[in-house]
Amino acid sequence: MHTHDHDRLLIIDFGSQVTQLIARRLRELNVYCEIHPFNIVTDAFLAEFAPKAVIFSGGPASVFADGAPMPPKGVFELGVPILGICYGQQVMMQCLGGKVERGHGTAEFGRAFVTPQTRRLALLQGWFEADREQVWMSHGDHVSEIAPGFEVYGTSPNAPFAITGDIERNFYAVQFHPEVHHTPNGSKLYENFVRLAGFRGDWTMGAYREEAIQRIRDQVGSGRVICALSGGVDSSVAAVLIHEAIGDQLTCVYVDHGLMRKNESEQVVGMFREHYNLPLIHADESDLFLGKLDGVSDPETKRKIIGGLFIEVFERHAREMGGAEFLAQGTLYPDVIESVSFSGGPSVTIKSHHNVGGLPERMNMQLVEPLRELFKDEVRALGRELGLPESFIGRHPFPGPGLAIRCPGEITRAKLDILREADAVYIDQIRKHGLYDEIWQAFVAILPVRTVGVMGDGRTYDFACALRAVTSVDGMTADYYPFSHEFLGETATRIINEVPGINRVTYDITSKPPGTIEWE
Ligand SMILES: Nc1ncnc2c1ncn2[C@@H]1O[C@H](COP(=O)(O)OP(=O)(O)OP(=O)(O)O)[C@@H](O)[C@H]1O
Ligand SMILES: O=c1[nH]c(=O)c2[nH+]cn([C@@H]3O[C@H](COP(=O)(O)O)[C@@H](O)[C@H]3O)c2[nH]1
Ligand SMILES: NC(=O)CC[C@H](N)C(=O)O
Ligand SMILES: [Mg+2]
Repeated sequence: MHTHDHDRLLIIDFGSQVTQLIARRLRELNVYCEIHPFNIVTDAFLAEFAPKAVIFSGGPASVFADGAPMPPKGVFELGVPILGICYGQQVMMQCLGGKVERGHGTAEFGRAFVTPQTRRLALLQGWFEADREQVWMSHGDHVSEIAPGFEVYGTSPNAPFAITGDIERNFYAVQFHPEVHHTPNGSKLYENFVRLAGFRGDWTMGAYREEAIQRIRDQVGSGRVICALSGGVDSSVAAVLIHEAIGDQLTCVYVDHGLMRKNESEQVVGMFREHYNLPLIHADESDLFLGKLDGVSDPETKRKIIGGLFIEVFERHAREMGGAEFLAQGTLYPDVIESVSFSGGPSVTIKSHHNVGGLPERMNMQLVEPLRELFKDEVRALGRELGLPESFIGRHPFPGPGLAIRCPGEITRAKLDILREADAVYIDQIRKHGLYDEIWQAFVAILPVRTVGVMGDGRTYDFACALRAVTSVDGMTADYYPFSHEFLGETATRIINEVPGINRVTYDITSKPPGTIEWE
């Protein structure tokens, strides 16, 4: 379980779509927390985890349905503060002797307003400065009778017990979701809760860095570690942290598959060799990858070929350097969270996102994953703490298969060259207009169509390209970025003027879902 002795908060997941946001809000308050699904949280688990406070998430079930998810009974005997949210409120009331019902006029979806009762609650410090507070609701059932010991501190039109609390036991339960953006004062509520629970706010990146370094040393001893380094935020931060811990026992392998962006290899390899003096193998494998991809147009086949070659290349270089006992990976907390799934079956594979996942088994190595407790923005904070240049920390995510999936259909070297140039102009435009940090990801895709144009009174017959730019919090959903027409016009003109091979520029305004961020 946990590997350090910070104050710990346990979030019991009942399957809400927004459970991860609870963790985000708490981490922002320098509180260490973990999410675990209700079905693995037993009394024994609680004893080992020893939380200083517990939060019950929302969830899609109804507490009065057969087999409704329940917390372990012992959680109420721990003597620590508990906060229940939505389903979490309902299940807390049911367990402690209250009642939950579904009936006419008990649903609320979306924005609602809570008005206070006359009694004051420390949990609500800073709330109700106006006479009502905006919250976000998403429930069909509601508490119809509160459990003994509880009082009501706020009501909304369809939730008479929107805010309830038992001050004696420090149990609180709310019907709305304070973790979402649409509850503007929601963070305040979490802040009050962790203050009441006595958290010291001891989860800082400075402390994390020291502890992570010690843990890496303890795990690795005098062994050798190799790390696949893409120059992306995750693998870069992992590499620098591990290098700080064990120095030259770490070797990084950067694979140039011929599908990187303009000047990317020079930038990544240069930065790591110059600033960190870190043992780094620059594997130029573009002939191998592009050769095997020749004539391939199916997106999943491309991914499989690239994934297989990554492993092959990596194994070869590892053998050449005499092998290693450990493999470092930039696994993050969202990859680790085992969330409750109510879908009841295997979900559909939209895309098989590649990582070097097949490696540890094939090469019989142990994993070193120093970022597995962190969210992406915490990884960035750690990168800053480690002194990585801002130009690396702020980089947009870049997929493992690189430009292969931004070149729908068959890949040719000529198309890749055009794509690299167009992408460089586009990103330059975005930076010049100061928009880079507002955007989650931006890139050009070169389309497998040629169109007719007229330039300098002559006919052209060149490729069309699509610009893509999206905002997102986690890549799971996304909106297209609302550039001004002026920006788009100027960018199209520059690309057509500066990039031979392209004579038409379009802007992709599809959100995700129904689209995806990449074109393949
Ligand atoms: N060109 C590459 N050379 C070596 N390793 C790579 C390369 N591309 C991807 N990888 C490995 O695959 C992992 C997954 O890639 P992914 O793009 O998800 O993460 P990242 O590149 O570290 O960060 P980011 O999400 O910011 O791009 C990387 O962490 C890295 O270990
Ligand atoms: O390492 C990766 N290997 C892949 O095969 C892959 N496909 C998409 N992505 C990245 O994942 C995020 C979501 O992308 P999609 O909306 O296109 O699925 C976006 O950030 C994409 O860039 C990949 N990353
Ligand atoms: N968002 C939730 O937690 C919903 C709880 C419960 N299923 C309801 O509809 O009231
Ligand atoms: Mg990447």
